[in-house]
Amino acid sequence: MAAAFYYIIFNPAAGSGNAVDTLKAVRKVMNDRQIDYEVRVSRYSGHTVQLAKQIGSFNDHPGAVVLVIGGDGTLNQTITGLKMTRQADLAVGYIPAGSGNDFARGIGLPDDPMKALECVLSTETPLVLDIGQYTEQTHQESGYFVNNIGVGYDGNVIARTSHSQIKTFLNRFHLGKLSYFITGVIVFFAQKPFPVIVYDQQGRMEIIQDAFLVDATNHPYFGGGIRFMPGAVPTDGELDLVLVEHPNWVVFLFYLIQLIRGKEAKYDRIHHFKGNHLRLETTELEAGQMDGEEMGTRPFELEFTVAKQNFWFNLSEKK
Ligand SMILES: Nc1ncnc2c1ncn2[C@@H]1O[C@H](COP(=O)(O)OP(=O)(O)OP(=O)(O)O)[C@@H](O)[C@H]1O
Repeated sequence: MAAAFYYIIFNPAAGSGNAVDTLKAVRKVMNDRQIDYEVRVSRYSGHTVQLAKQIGSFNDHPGAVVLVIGGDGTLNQTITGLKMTRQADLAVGYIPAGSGNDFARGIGLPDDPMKALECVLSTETPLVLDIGQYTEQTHQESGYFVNNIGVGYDGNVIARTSHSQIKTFLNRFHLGKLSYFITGVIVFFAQKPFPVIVYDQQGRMEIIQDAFLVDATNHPYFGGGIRFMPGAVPTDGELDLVLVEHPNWVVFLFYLIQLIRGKEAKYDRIHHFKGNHLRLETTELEAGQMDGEEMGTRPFELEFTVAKQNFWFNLSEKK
């Protein structure tokens, strides 16, 4: 049965402001088709969690769907907010309007907002997909992620870009993504190796002394379109944990370029763990990121499990 009502959660800051045009186009289609909806606008960073909590606490429309228009961070915050409420099973539709849009890419939802909208509007039953669930002991945090949680290189890229004046400047020209690339190159050469302890599904411990990055991921994509972990599938009930050792620059650069070009590439300083219960610890201060949002700097003690999420899009309706 088609959704009876849509709560649209909209982040005007997503995609360096480009999401505004997406909302206009979505509203036009929904008005033309006389679909019932209301728009809730995220007014500040982190507001989306509150909006989703309000919807999950007070929704009284049977068959309602929460439709997110924004980037991966907005989707993350919406799910996080909903999961705190009595209606945690409300289905979530998604129109990618961010700068990276790795979740859409990772599950095969079209990047084109209007095509994604058709996938949402043609849905009759929820699609259940894996998302990651984590607890972090050092700061006593817990939550969910749709793409990945990373510590090390990617954490530092997100931290530096979020506070960089280059990003503020480039955002004026809707070129926010370029700022990640520039910081990515700078941090690439600045990232120091750090020790990581990983516990696999069976609780076996592996110590890697000179990590460059370590990421728990729900699907293959990372960093706005890099197919980093081809074997990660958001339907297998497992997460993939990837650890890259501090690299030999020349070989690693070649490997990265191949990945960015969408080619299959092998690199022998990568460790791969898979399971529905994984743990990692860093003994030194490192930066972390979750779905492209800063987690801050700390020694991390992360535990990962898999949760299920009701989504509202029909992935066979892509054309
Ligand atoms: N009104 C607002 N003003 C400024 N920032 C906001 C506002 N509402 C939400 N935010 C913040 O915007 C940030 C970016 O959101 P989001 O990740 O959805 O977009 P993006 O970074 O362009 O996309 P992606 O993660 O796919 O690259 C989030 O940290 C969110 O908390």
